[in-house]
Amino acid sequence: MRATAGNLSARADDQSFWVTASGLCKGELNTDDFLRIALADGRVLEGGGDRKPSAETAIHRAIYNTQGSAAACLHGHSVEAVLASRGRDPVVLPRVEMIKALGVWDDGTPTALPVFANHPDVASIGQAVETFLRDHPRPLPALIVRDHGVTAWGQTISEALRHFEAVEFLLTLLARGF
Ligand SMILES: CSCCC(=O)C(=O)COP(=O)(O)O
Ligand SMILES: [Zn+2]
Repeated sequence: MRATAGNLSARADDQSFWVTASGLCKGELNTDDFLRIALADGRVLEGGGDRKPSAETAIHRAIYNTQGSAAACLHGHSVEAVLASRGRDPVVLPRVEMIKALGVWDDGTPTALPVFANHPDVASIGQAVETFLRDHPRPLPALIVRDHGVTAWGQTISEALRHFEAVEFLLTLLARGF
């Protein structure tokens, strides 16, 4: 997670979630570098001292509010994600062995990842994500923001990381011309 890019969150058991504070080096986080956010309205409930929550909190909130089983969301930036999402909408992930890490088997399950426009008003991205996820039951557990990066989720932090890493692997194939 280079140059402070990326953000991490985990659902709490009381209609809220913890998200990283904005602008920190995500490789040097402490437990007090997380803020608890209300799912209902995005208010900060506790934590973080005088820090602000991640600039991309609205995207995490949209995921938790629509994916009842999501317990963790991970967002990162990569060269490959930026390259692979250029000129593709949606991004159709290749059906190579790694696709199984996303729970997709050789059963015709679609492998299209939605691509959202990047925008300085991240609340508007969050709204677009929420609308998409409400309209698309059983999506793949990841999405792309164009020229920006991937956000993946899972029922545990480990599962979210598996999904994130698998998507990055598959986007790397696309970026290299597969
Ligand atoms: C140099 S990264 C620009 C902001 C961003 O896209 C990101 O992922 C990190 O934002 P945060 O507010 O969560 O630190
Ligand atoms: Zn980002």
